[in-house]
Amino acid sequence: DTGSAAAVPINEVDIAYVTPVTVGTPPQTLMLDLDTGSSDLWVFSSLTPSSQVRGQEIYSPAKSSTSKLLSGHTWSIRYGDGSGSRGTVYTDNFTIGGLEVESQAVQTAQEVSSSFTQEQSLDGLVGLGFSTLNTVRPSSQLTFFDNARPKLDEEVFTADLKYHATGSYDFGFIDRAKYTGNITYTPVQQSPGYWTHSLSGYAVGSGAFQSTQIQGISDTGTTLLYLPTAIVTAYYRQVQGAQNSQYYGGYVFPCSSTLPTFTFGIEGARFTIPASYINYTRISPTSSTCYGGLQSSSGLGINIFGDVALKAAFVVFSGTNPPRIGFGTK
Ligand SMILES: CNCc1nccn1C
Repeated sequence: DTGSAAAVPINEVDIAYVTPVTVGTPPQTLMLDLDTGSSDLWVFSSLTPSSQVRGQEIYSPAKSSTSKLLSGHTWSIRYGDGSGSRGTVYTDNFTIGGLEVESQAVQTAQEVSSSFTQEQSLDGLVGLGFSTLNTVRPSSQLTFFDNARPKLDEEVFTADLKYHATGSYDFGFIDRAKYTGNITYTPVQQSPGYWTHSLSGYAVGSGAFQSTQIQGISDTGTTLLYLPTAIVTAYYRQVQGAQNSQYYGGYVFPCSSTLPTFTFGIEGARFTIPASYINYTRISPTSSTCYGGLQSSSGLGINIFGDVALKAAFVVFSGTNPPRIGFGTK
């Protein structure tokens, strides 16, 4: 089997991408954020207090003839940006792009933090990290990918995220029409549960490529690219008027700046992030100061290859044994 579904930016700066999924019988359609940086599948639901729901679609297990309560099971998750949610668990039929998993653990939110309430076009997340990260207790649950794996033509899913446009996620096949040349693979270290791998180096603009191993996680659920401070300062040194602002919590610069591109390596291959992806957003709607799509990872304890980087490539998440990740030029 295979599946293919759209990845739609939820706002004009691609802060996150959502994908249509169906839950239950008859199918209830929700727009969820497919997130390779976590492993919980949770949804706004009929159990979410109405004061915390602002325009989101909800899953109502009572309206599904195939829903079953996973009795005595709860979950609670906190994300890197401080947001979080918690609740109870049902199993139900779950499909993405025509690919169905019967009896998928669907984590129903009984509480969500304010930043989720404010994200009106996001109805929950589908964790596509390794199932070891799942927070359901007393028994942890499998991700959609782990449940679908036995029926997939190929043990892969791919991400084709786009800048200010709708891209796609595919399951079970690698679409040759979505990239040119070959996919370059590199090993993944699956503990503690992220898609952890290394970049082989980087270049700022037309500068020389610096060969250096940079370990981090490829995370479709993180908006920006977070790298070591030394690399980030070298980048913004090329930008007139750029500064690392305590007030805004990162590098800002005049929106009129000419930014350099940023190139990262995967083994011998090179992927260049256009300057436009790094001119991320105005710090407020009428401001002429802009916030960078490349920021320092020093406060995070981990480097994160988020959407700003991933949307510059066609990415293959391979669940083979051992797992690996592949990047193709598009
Ligand atoms: C804005 N922070 C909440 C969120 N939205 C999508 C993912 N995450 C963590």
